[in-house]
Amino acid sequence: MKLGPGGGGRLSDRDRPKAKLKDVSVKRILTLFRGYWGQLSGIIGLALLAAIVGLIPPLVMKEIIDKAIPQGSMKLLAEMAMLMLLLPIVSGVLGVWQNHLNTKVTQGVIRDLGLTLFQNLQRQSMAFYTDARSGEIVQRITGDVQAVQGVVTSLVVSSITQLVIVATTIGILFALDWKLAIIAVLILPLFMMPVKKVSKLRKALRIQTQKVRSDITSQLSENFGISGALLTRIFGRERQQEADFKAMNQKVMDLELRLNLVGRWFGMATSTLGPLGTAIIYLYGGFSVISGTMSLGAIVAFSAYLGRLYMPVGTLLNLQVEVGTALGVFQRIFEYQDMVPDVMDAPDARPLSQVAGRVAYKQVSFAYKPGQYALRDVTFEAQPGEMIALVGPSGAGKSTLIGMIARLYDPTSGSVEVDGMNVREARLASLRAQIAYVTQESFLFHATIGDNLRFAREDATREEMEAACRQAYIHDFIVSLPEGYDTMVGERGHRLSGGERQRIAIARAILKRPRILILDEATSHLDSESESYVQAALEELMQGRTTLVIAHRLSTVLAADHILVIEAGSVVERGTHRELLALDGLYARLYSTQFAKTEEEA
Ligand SMILES: Nc1ncnc2c1ncn2[C@@H]1O[C@H](COP(=O)(O)OP(=O)(O)OP(=O)(O)O)[C@@H](O)[C@H]1O
Repeated sequence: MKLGPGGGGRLSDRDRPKAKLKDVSVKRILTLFRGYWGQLSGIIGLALLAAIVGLIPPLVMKEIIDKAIPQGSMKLLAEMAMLMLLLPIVSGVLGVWQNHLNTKVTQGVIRDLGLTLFQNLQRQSMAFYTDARSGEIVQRITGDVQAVQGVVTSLVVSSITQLVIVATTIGILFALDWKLAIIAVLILPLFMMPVKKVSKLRKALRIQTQKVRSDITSQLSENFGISGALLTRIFGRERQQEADFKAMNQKVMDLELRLNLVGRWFGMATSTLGPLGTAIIYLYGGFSVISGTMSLGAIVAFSAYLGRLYMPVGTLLNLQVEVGTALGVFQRIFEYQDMVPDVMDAPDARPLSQVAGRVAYKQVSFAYKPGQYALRDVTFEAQPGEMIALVGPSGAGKSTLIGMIARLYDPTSGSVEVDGMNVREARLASLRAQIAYVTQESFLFHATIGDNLRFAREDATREEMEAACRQAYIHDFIVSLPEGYDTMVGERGHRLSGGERQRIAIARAILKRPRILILDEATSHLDSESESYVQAALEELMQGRTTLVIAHRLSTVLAADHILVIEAGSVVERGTHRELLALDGLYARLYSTQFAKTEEEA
């Protein structure tokens, strides 16, 4: 049997093959342009054309000074003036076209990048989500991707355009006067000296800024999520949260100021080098004109070309610094892109078709952290349609245990089987299609009730939805709402009561028509009417389905075919309610403290 990553005795969480924040090469960034080479060629072609057109005006000036004026030719003068007027129009049109192509490529790359991050996040196991802050994820997939947008644009357009301009200008400078051209080019290395240092400093600052931005997004999503907002008000922590928010924003401001200042100093340094070159050229060129080895028109044209040389070189160097700075953000993006999920389809995974629902745990052990076992050697079997109730003290490992059927986590050792097939050999999607999971805190999306129900099955008809809701004893309530199934449930479903939310979640599970059901009974006490509705809905849901339930109610343990008593990750007792009471062990104690109480309340 081949196992996917996370298989074969792997520990599930901290040692999972997380991509490290490692150095990113420009080559890797360029791979993002795969699929855009055709459009990039178009951009290069247009840049070449624009560069050639841009080379003409100084030559026109030379013609005017050296020929038209001395010869007194009005015709040549008029022709040259007309050319001077037309050339910028041609350049402008080429520029618009190039810009359009460039935006297309940039936005395409950004769209693709966001999508690959999204897809990889969807593949991650629950271990990733219990570790990560949701704000951090949001920041990377939106903020970071947006932050590199400018760089992608410059990387494509500026680098190509400026390189073409520099190359053609150097060529024409050599054609005009090779000695002057050598002087002009020799100054270039001076521009390049500080680039590496500045890039490195700005990259470090950029990484810090994006990190603080992630913290801000995380704080916002926690503070203004329903549960966080409630907690803040109850504990009166508004001022503290405001202070934290202010401090983080101040930090971003300070970092951005430093980033900008470093960039500006560098920009200033490169802009002073241009005039230096021009001064030297005028000195030497002027001397050549005086000594009669060069025409006046040639030196005017030459100095005009110098601007065309130094400006793009400055832009290219600034671009290099910008790309260097953005490498920090790319590192964060690629870190998410490279994450290998610890639960995924094995290469030879097979689809699990309609199952009877036999579930077997065979010597299952699991550790979230190396050496710290949350489950040890758990073995049991549930026949199709049976109900297994799990009871045990808080932190005993019940949630960990039930999460393994749907491969929310993979066992560190041992195996979980459905109808005799190790769940690791089954295709994840086909496995999960057989299972429904109703948790204590039923989560609903901020959408209509209908949309939330269709989350279980996109193609569910109105009749099927209504039938599921009738079975879950919630249909009458839904139709009593002014907008019925089109009612928005509010963030996390908070516009509904706990019991209503739960019954919608149960209807959603019914709609999925699972063979296997995982239930975590709510400990929170609903009022008795609501509770009895939820109980009745659950009974409907469990009908004929293999059920693993974390039990908190007496009615559940009484109805269970087997009860597993879990303590510190091990099954310490097993049997029916009567058998376990007779043992007079942990179950008997739990019964008197927990289940007997629910009986009194009922
Ligand atoms: N993501 C996690 N990372 C590390 N340890 C975890 C994680 N989730 C749970 N644990 C630990 O594993 C043990 C078992 O937790 P589990 O949630 O399975 O217990 P439980 O029996 O369901 O508890 P409760 O009834 O209180 O929900 C606990 O000691 C818990 O602290």
